[in-house]
Amino acid sequence: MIDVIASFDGRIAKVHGPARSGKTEALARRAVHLLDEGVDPASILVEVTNGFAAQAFRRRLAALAGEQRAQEAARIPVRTPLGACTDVLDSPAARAATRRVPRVLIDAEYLFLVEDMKTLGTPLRKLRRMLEHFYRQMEDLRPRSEWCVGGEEQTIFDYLVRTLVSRGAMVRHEGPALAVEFLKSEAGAEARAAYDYVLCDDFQNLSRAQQTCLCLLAGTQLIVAGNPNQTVEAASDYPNPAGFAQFDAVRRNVRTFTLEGAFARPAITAFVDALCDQGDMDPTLKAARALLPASDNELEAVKWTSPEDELNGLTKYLRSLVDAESDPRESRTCVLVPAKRWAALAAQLLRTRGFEVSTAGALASIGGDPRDSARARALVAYTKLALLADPRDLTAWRSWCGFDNHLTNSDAWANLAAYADEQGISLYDALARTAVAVEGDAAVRHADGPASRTAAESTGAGEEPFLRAGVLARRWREGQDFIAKNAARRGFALMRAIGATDLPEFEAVSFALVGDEDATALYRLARASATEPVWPEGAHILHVATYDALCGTEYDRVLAMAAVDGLVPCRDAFEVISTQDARERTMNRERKRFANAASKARDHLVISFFSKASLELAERSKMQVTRVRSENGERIAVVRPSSLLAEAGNAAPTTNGGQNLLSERGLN
Ligand SMILES: Nc1ncnc2c1ncn2[C@@H]1O[C@H](COP(=O)(O)OP(=O)(O)OP(=O)(O)O)[C@@H](O)[C@H]1O
Repeated sequence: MIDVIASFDGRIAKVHGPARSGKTEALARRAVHLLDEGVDPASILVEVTNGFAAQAFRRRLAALAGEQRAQEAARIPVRTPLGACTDVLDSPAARAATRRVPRVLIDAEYLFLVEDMKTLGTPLRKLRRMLEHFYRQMEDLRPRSEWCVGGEEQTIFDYLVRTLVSRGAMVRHEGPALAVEFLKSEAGAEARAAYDYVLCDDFQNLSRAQQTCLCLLAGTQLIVAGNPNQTVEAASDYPNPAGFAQFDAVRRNVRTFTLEGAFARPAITAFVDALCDQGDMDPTLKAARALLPASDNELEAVKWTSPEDELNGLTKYLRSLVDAESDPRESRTCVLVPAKRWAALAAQLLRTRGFEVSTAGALASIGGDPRDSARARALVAYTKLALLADPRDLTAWRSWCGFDNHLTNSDAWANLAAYADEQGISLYDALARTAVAVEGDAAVRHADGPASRTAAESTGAGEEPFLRAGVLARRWREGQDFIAKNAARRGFALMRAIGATDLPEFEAVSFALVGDEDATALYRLARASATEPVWPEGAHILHVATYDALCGTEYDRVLAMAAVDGLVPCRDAFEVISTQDARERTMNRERKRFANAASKARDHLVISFFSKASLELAERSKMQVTRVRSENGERIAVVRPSSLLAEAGNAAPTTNGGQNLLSERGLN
């Protein structure tokens, strides 16, 4: 079947099948088959869920292509859905038609935007709800006339768009819808069908807008692969699995390929299949047949007393497993964690056990509290770098002007925006003019470009052109001084200058650094690691990952830790204050994430949990507490193993006690 797909020469195809049935393999072989036929690699677009999946796909392509075609295979663009959409929007024609710049805000930059919106007076909860509503409508590709219909909503929406336009930025939910709008317009005629071949993996993970954009990009052939049971919110917060399930029903002449069986071990396959009988899973997408032979101990459940006991014991167990291997490849093992906190703890302990560990994507996102720059060092470094890379980057200036103020100087910034409007000048020129007005000649030397210089000179120093202009003027001058002093720095000196040398958030950047990168190149690296993290290359680096990271990849061994109710599945699946419907929706989502991640274990899957935790930790990390009792004067929460284990019924592994497991291996 996979060979038939590889040589399929029709226009549209859908490939579906259980987890590990070879869907990704089929797409990779199709791509290599096209190279064999002499197709230009640049005319093939491969779309995968996230950066990790892209990395894995490239590796697969390289292996299949062999030495002969390695260079060509490396030229095939492998993009995430958002990446593919922003590529569309980045052409001069698209920039002109949309009047938007596809510079997508990272989460930490987005927080400044929300802070600024608070000045409109809408209570934060309501504001967030409205914004989420907008984003869902955009990702669902609903016409704006249907969902933005006057009143407060309209005011907020208009403010959002106006602000983003003035900063030359975009929120990630806008990209796909804008790309679709452009591709469907006359101006976008040339960009339509820009690739002869478009091969999409895990199509169920894409939002409707992303799905539509990719369809519009295909000229000669479109193949989508996927499985609604494996939906995870890794490509979009609003995946549209129905767009995959009904892909062949809403289009004519779609050739459907159904893959059967799973290249996996029997017990793991049976476990994943059992979850496909639950909730809204599609039971017809069970593997039913494992294509790999059974191996010893392939599926285990291990119970520990407490989180500390689990961390200690599980890492010890893993050490002994790896030490027993003749040719250990630590990068073939993944420690799955439910949240950041566990990633940090696991990584720390694994390191003390002698492992080299990467937590790419699980831990190191740029964030922190901008109201206290000492607690947002990575964001400050990122902002400095963005300013060096592009001294006119208004998003970076906005962040820069907001640090160390309890309201991130939103009021001052709103006054600046009003001043810019009133004067009919850009925000950048308004900032420059403000600085000169307040600080006089000291700022003139920084005002770059004739427009701002003239503007600057025409205003007398010592005046505040608007309320709280002084604070922005000061930040502007400090920023310009920083840029002037560090503009020529490169590589490691640049890392030092922005204060990123010892930051875990810049670990991947340091790893990839050659040494002669200028600010633009370094910024590109930092941005990629913030938006599409990948694993550092290296066979001996152990991966610590969260559930959503596991797309398009596979591991020999997966250890899922802290699999207790409230963490896996998350607390919302149990929350009594929400509706039954909402709980079921969450449970359905969490089951898919869990089943998808479990299916990535080729040879060995360990599901690990504990029975109690300190009440403080349990509450802070949102475990579902069944009972509270007192032990040695401390309040202890009793917790349950993940309900998903019970759901698997007979296919779930028998639980072994952690201490028992260690003593069997002579480890305690
Ligand atoms: N025809 C085949 N022969 C041998 N091994 C295969 C074949 N097809 C796939 N495999 C192997 O089986 C494993 C699972 O394949 P693949 O990742 O393509 O499945 P998938 O359906 O895309 O899985 P997922 O849904 O988890 O992404 C991989 O290790 C792959 O190399």
